[in-house]
Amino acid sequence: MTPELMKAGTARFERHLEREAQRRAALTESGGRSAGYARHALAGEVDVTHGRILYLEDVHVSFDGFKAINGLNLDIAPGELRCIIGPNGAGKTTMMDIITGKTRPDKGTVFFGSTIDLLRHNEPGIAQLGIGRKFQKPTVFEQLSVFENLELALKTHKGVKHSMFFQLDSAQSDRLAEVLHTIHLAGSMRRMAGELSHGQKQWLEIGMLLMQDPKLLLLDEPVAGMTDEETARTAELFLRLKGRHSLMVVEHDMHFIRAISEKVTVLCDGAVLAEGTLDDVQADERVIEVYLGR
Ligand SMILES: Nc1ncnc2c1ncn2[C@@H]1O[C@H](COP(=O)(O)OP(=O)(O)OP(=O)(O)O)[C@@H](O)[C@H]1O
Repeated sequence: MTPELMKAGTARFERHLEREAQRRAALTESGGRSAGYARHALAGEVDVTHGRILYLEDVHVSFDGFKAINGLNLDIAPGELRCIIGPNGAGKTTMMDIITGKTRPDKGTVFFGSTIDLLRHNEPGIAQLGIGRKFQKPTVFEQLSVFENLELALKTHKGVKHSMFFQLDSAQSDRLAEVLHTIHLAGSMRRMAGELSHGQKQWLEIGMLLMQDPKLLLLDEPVAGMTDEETARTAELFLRLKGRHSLMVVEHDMHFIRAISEKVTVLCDGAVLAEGTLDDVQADERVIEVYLGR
């Protein structure tokens, strides 16, 4: 797409925002799509009637005889924000690799909702089902603006092959505006992604995932390298996302975990060592021994 077409897309979007602002101003307080983002929503077509959006049972993976995942059992409720902690080599990344189809387990059950067997799907298929993953390092397109990165994420997800003349429809424009606001970048949509701070790049990448409206988001060390202020804003962001999305967050930053956590799972040697509130697991002798130190 040419720079001219991209600029035209941004200008069109800005006109849409103006029209929406006028329309909203005319609505009563309870109306309007803007009220919808924080609303608890059902997890789309994923069957969560059994109260689980993700379910792992007795999962095993070995690499050259080394048991990286060794009898892992875990489930996540719809809309839950689960924190995963554990020492280096505990199997946290490997667990995410299994959920997203990057690594095949040797044995075990991995279900998305009650009916979708993730082991029958490949990596792109799992992303299409609504499982988004954010790796530690931000991977935004530095030469594109914030707006263009978000627009591109939508196009890629929708499989738009001939993107030259792609135009956001009204619902997509609304979604993009919502996401810009959620990731604290509404005032920066014309800025090149390369000019953003590390924290803002991380938010933009989360925004790119949000454009695909994932039901489950897997986030690997999202606040690594962030300033204290960025970390606090990321905590706010995650608290806003839970409910509409289910989140699994792997982190070592205990202040951040305290700010966002309800339930914490401690992984060690490829299995769950402890699970509970942060206070529960911090008081657990086995967790102190292997992870938190004395
Ligand atoms: N492709 C692979 N081949 C061989 N060994 C691997 C492979 N992937 C992971 N491992 C090993 O499996 C174990 C679990 O690794 P994993 O990266 O999942 O741990 P982690 O909990 O994410 O650690 P960290 O906190 O350091 O990121 C480690 O001992 C690692 O060396």
